[in-house]
Amino acid sequence: MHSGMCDIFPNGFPVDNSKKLHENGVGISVAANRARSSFTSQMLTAANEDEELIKAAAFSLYTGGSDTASFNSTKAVSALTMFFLLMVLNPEAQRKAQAEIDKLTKGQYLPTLQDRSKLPYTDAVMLESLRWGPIAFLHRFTSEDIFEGYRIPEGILCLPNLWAMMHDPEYYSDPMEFKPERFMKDPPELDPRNIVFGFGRRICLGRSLADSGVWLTIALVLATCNIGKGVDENGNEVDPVVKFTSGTICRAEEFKYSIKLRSEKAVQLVKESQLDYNVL
Ligand code: HEM
Repeated sequence: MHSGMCDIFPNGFPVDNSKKLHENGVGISVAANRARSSFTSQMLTAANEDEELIKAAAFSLYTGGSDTASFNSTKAVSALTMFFLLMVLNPEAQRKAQAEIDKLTKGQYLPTLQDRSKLPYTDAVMLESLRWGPIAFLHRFTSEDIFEGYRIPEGILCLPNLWAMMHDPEYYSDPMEFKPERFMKDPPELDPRNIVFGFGRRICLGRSLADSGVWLTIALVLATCNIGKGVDENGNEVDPVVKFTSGTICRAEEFKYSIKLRSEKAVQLVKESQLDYNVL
């Protein structure tokens, strides 16, 4: 039965439209916290496991998912914030993804991860959000290397210019434009997930979770909400500020936006999905 449920979230996927955007690391937070507690209890009951190792692995999962000040979750929250900004800026792409979702669900159920392959444009919106606004600029070297005459010591954290890679006209046509269609061509343009999660042995450990969690959050938000421009004190619509923080994690600076539930049915579906924040 379709009710917004999936394997990771047996009680339904949490979407809280009443929360402020920057407070709302919901998807990744809940996924990672559920994964962490299930992982920890399963590992602790298994025989012959090193308790310190289990604690360290659980810590990694936790910091990867909590929506407090954690480094990894900041990445996932930043990715979602970027998506909201891009939806304010690109209403046509938003409507197109919503039309695709509505065609599949007829507005009668919330999309699930099982629907992902049937929603290629929604998928392309997520890929284009990751490409247009890459958010994590870091790479850890696992061994010493020489690059163009420069020695890079083992263990060093470098800041690769992912923005330049993701806007390279050799790989992306009209790279400054937000064009999900670039991933629906045959052949599609380069999949940004090959780059934005890092490289080599220290590649992002949470990339599968982030990929599923970010996609599902995007699909659920588009299925139920309209994202638009915010208003000023006189009630006039204002264009969002398009500025980004700098550093290893890049995040859109505060911008005005509006989020409205799309219909009474959407309200009902969100309520029925039995949102459960007690897991946090
Ligand atoms: C869209 C969301 C995310 C992006 C773009 C992202 C990106 C990255 C990048 C670029 C790195 C550095 C890789 C390198 O050194 O080359 C990294 C490392 C890491 N990420 Fe993510 N990440 C995301 C979400 C997550 C989530 C949700 C988790 C956990 C649940 C997570 C866990 C980790 C961990 C544990 C590392 C360190 C891996 C190591 O040093 O061996 N990440 N991530």
